[in-house]
Amino acid sequence: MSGIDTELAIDVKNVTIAYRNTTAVNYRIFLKNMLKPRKKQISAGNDFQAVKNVSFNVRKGETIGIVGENGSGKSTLLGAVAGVYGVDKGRITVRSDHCSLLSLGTGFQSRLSGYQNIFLSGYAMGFSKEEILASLDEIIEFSELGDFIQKPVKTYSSGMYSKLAFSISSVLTPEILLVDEILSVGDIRFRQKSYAKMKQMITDEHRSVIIVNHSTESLRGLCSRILWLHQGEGKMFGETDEVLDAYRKFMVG
Ligand SMILES: Nc1ncnc2c1ncn2[C@@H]1O[C@H](COP(=O)(O)OP(=O)(O)OP(=O)(O)O)[C@@H](O)[C@H]1O
Repeated sequence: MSGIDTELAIDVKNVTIAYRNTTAVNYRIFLKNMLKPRKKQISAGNDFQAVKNVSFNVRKGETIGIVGENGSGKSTLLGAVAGVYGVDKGRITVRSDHCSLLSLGTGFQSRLSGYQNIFLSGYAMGFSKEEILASLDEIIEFSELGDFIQKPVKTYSSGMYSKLAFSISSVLTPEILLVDEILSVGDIRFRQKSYAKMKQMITDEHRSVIIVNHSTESLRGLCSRILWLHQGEGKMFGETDEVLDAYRKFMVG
C-alpha cells in the first residue's frame, strides 16, 4: 500500500472503533503519540462498535464538518483523530506537528489553574514554552476570564471552560484543529466572537479543521465538505449543501 496523498492533512481509512477494547490513554503517552500515524490493527470482536468502517479525509487548508444524531459516533471519531483513542480496525494518518482537540470533556487538568492549563495545552499542541509565553497575554485577554485565570479549572462553569479552551487554540493556531461542539457553548457575545475568530482561522490556507456541531447553519458557513455519521456508519461524505440538505430532510422531514 502506498503512503498518504501529500495534499491530505488527515486521512481516515475504514476505521472501526469499539468501546471496551478502546481505552483512553495516559495523558503523557497521549502527548508523545498524538502526532504519530496510528496503525493498530486488531479485531473489534463483540464489543460495542461506536464507529464502523468509516473513511473520510481532510485536505490541507480545508474545513470539514461532522454531523449525525446523538450517539452516532462523532466525538469518538474526533477523539481517535486526536490520538485520545486507538482504533480497532483501519488507519488514521495525521500530517502535522501542531494538532489540537477543542472539546469540553478533554484536555484540562481540573486541579490546575487556567494559567497552568494554558501551558499544558500549548505543550500538547506541540508549541514551545517561548511560543506559549509570546501568546500568553492575548490568550488571557481573549478568554475574558479575568482573575479566574489563576483559579483551578474545576471551579469554572462549562462556559468559562470552553472560553479558555477556545482562546488557547485560536491564539496558538495549530495547523490542525479539531473542534467538538464548542461553538455552541458560552454566552451569546462570546459565541459571536468565537464564530468570527473561527472563520478567520479557517480562511488560513495552511490550517485544516474538523468541526463537530449540531448547528447545520454554522457548518454551512464554515465547511467545504461534510461527513454524516449514522449509527456509527458513514452515511454520506461530500459537498456541504448536498449532505446538509439530505441530513436535515432525514432528521426533520
Ligand atoms: N466511554 C464509553 N463507553 C462505552 N460506550 C460509549 C462511551 N462513549 C460513548 N459511547 C457510546 O458510543 C456511541 C457514540 O458516542 P459518541 O459520543 O461518539 O456520539 P456523538 O455522535 O458524539 O453523540 P452526541 O451528539 O450526543 O455528542 C454512543 O452509543 C455512546 O453511547
